[in-house]
Amino acid sequence: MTAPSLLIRDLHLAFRGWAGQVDVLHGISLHINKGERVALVGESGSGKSVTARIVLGLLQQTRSARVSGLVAFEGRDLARMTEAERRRLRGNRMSMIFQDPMSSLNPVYRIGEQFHEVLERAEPGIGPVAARDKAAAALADVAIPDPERALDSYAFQLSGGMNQRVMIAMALANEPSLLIADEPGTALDVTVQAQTLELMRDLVAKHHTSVLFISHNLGVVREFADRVYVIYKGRIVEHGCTADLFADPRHPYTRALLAAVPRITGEGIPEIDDVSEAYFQPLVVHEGCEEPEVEA
Ligand SMILES: Nc1ncnc2c1ncn2[C@@H]1O[C@H](COP(=O)(O)OP(=O)(O)OP(=O)(O)O)[C@@H](O)[C@H]1O
Repeated sequence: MTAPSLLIRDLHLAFRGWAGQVDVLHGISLHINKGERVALVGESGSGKSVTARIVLGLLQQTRSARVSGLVAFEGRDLARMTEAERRRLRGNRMSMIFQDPMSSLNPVYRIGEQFHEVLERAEPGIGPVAARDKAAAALADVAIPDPERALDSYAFQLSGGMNQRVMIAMALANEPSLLIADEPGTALDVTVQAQTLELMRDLVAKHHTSVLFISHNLGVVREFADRVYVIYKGRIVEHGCTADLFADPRHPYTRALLAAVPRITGEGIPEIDDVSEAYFQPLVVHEGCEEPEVEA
């Protein structure tokens, strides 16, 4: 059997500061098979972004963070890799899309120059002509009408939706096997966000890219993901195939999230009351969605 693209088992994270230790992740387990789109959904502060940063190998370098548990990418334990190996994985075999393209696109370089840098990670020494051709093709793939013009532009000269497409094109340019998408398009208006997500879904399906999709928006998750993990205060509380989980949500927290859907705005999930007892309810795993065995 081939190893899952991503396997997380019993992941703990604590931050140490002058005021003591704060436990953020309390033993989360999840997996993504090759070509699967898996969502991690939960409210703000539940531990989604820190999980993404651990998968990218970024928090392991932070002095105040203590990370334990297994994170394996295509069967390889990240903790056993050197920092140089993890860096090679990032932006090459794994890549990330952020909610706000302006925070990851560099304002002082043209899109073409940034593309060249991205492509060099997979193909060191790639020349400017070859890089430009590849970049133009990648932009055409995300339906940017005039790729040559976009390559000569700065991010501020393009619309929010265009920048999001540029970021998707960059994230997929090196054909990563795992894409981490953190609330993509949240900064855009709803119609543009929907178009962007549809485009991303078509592209990852075409390339069999595995996706860890991080979101607080259940409506979007329902459209995008094959399987869903619901995270609440650093614990996975429910896990199932998307259709099963939406048809039969069993954990009180998932129910509360679903009940809140009509009130969800671009601002995220409103405060949910009366779920404190939810914290003590056991994990719900829908049929056929058990975590795989971990080989020693
Ligand atoms: N460097 C850090 N030092 C201390 N605490 C941190 C640090 N980074 C994150 N945290 C805490 O970890 C918890 C989880 O944060 P995280 O950013 O993963 O939440 P999230 O679910 O992604 O929320 P959002 O949807 O708002 O991005 C939060 O309580 C946050 O305050």
